[in-house]
Amino acid sequence: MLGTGNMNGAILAGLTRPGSALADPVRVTTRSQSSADALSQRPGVTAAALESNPDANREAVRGAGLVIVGVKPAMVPDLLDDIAADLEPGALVISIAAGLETKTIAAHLPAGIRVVRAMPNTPATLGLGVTAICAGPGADAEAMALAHEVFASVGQVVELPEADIPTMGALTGSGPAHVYLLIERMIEAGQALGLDAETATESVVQTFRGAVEMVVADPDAGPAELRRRVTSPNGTTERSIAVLEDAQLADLFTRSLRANVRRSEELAAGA
Ligand SMILES: NC(=O)C1=CN([C@@H]2O[C@H](COP(=O)(O)OP(=O)(O)OC[C@H]3O[C@@H](n4cnc5c(N)ncnc54)[C@H](OP(=O)(O)O)[C@@H]3O)[C@@H](O)[C@H]2O)C=CC1
Ligand SMILES: O=C(O)[C@@H]1CCC=N1
Repeated sequence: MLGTGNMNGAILAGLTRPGSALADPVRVTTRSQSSADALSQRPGVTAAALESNPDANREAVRGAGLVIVGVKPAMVPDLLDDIAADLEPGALVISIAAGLETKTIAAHLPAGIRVVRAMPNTPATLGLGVTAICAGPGADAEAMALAHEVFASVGQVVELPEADIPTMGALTGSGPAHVYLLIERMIEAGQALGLDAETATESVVQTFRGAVEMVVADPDAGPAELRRRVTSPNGTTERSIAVLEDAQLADLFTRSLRANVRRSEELAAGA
């Protein structure tokens, strides 16, 4: 794993969590030595920092069949140029960078290197992630099966055409941030109506958790029916839902995801 911060770090945490069988040793790199020191505490993980060893990325990929690139999108091309000559022939390179298209990634790699683009999310850390994957240049069935296997060990995997990856970035990659924002705003609203911070926080978090678990436990009902069961005719929920629907929530979410996808397109263009 090259660049092991919030996202690659979450994948690493998911792969090395108690009970998950990580068969192969993992080499990870970071910019700072302090980040590498923290990561090297994990079983089966060897961490190296560019700060202490400028060759860390090149050394990490030597002999590796799978390389997951997790630095910021703008840094990916330079990183790929740096490691290109040291990659194993036929290695699989998975980029998790937002925006960066597989043709751009492949342009910085030698022929014969197999490229997959992935859009994971941070709940991977608990094995509850969703990762969208798409095949890039050279990605044969074996490469896709390997990518599938890695991300399936930290959650669900959806295989999609590359054109859908930016939308998945908005919906699931960024999705946890959208959920946290809703949690934050509901806590603030509870406090505005007089609850103390601790009561509001614990109650809202448990409400999200319980509501999500019910959707998971009863897929036949689905969220609309579960909402109906809470919303008594002429009751209290009807009033609060009416206020929320007045805000054109569906339109708001569509505009929010579109803004996200537009930024992905800018990143693809190197902006
Ligand atoms: N965060 C998320 O939820 C998601 C992120 N992504 C994608 O993941 C990628 C990483 O994002 P995120 O994890 O949030 O970013 P972070 O800033 O948290 O992590 C970046 C990591 O890269 C390291 N780093 C910086 N320069 C180098 C280098 N030259 N060689 C090796 N390592 C280096 C940093 O080291 P140090 O720790 O020392 O600073 C850090 O560990 C991005 O491309 C993003 O688009 C995709 C889906 C979700
Ligand atoms: O905000 C970002 O650019 C990254 C990609 C998806 C989630 N975090």
